[in-house]
Amino acid sequence: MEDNDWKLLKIIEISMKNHEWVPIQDLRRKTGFHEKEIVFRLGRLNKFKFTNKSNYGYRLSHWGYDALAMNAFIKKELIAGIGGKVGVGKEGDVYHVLLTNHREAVLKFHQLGRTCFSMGKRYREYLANKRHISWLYASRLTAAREFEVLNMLFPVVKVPEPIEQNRHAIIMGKLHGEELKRVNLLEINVDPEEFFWKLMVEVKKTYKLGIIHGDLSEFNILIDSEGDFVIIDWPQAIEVGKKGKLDKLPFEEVEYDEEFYLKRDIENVVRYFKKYGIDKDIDKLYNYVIGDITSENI
Ligand SMILES: Nc1ncnc2c1ncn2[C@@H]1O[C@H](COP(=O)(O)OP(=O)(O)OP(=O)(O)O)[C@@H](O)[C@H]1O
Ligand SMILES: [Mg+2]
Ligand SMILES: [Mg+2]
Repeated sequence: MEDNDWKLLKIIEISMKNHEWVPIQDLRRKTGFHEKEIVFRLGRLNKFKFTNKSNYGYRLSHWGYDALAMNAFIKKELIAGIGGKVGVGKEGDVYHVLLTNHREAVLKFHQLGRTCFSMGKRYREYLANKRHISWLYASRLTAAREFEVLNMLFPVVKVPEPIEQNRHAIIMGKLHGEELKRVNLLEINVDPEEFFWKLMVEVKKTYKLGIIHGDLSEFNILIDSEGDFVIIDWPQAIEVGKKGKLDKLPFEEVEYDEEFYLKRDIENVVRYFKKYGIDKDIDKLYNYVIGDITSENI
């Protein structure tokens, strides 16, 4: 890829605001390239599968979008290398990356439509003005949202450190661990009761900062062999006191119920701990999280 290939790809990206398929004449005009150069570069972008072609013109592919985000991280001299996928067989596109400062991190590409999520007023207003919203903008917004939530929580709550966001991709700190789902706490000498309360403390701190996870479960808690942990996967997080929720495309606004989501999060955690013989009352835990009551008699 040469600079002019990137330039053309970016112009296709921008033109997708107004087109499903960007006509070749538009691309010629916007790039100022000669007919020959356009044809040559489009041929290359297509060969790399960074674009798709139809009778109506060209459009950016998922791979092209990924490439633009990656290129931005590389241009910023942030990423030194990219490794394999994290968590084999996962739906989510999360990769190991090495940063130029020699730190290991993870890169998460957001794809729209897998989970529902809620967003703030700013996004709703933005979306209201965008009749032809596409996966491109939607996945960018979910990434921006997750990055924003991580920034609100880190480092008070145990979440991955937010490092950078570009388009639909975020780079965040890596925990060398596994999903709680796949770990036996007793094997790593972690006391389940103690760990349960550590999690509840994080849920409470999160709530105090005005956030409810909304998809909390043993799949979104990572724990390492030392018992250190982080809570991940925040794009659908709900802001306490903010009304209205955006669901999947076409982003219809529906009422949501904070109590419902918070209780569901708590319930998911409680359900997981049952196998360790721990049984807790959801209502009492809910009051613990939202109120000032102590954990002593729960
Ligand atoms: N900061 C991190 N450090 C280490 N591994 C991570 C990190 N973030 C994500 N992962 C791994 O990638 C997987 C997917 O991440 P995450 O849950 O954020 O994405 P998702 O696409 O929303 O997935 P899901 O389909 O579960 O909703 C995690 O289950 C975990 O194995
Ligand atoms: Mg997840
Ligand atoms: Mg998720």
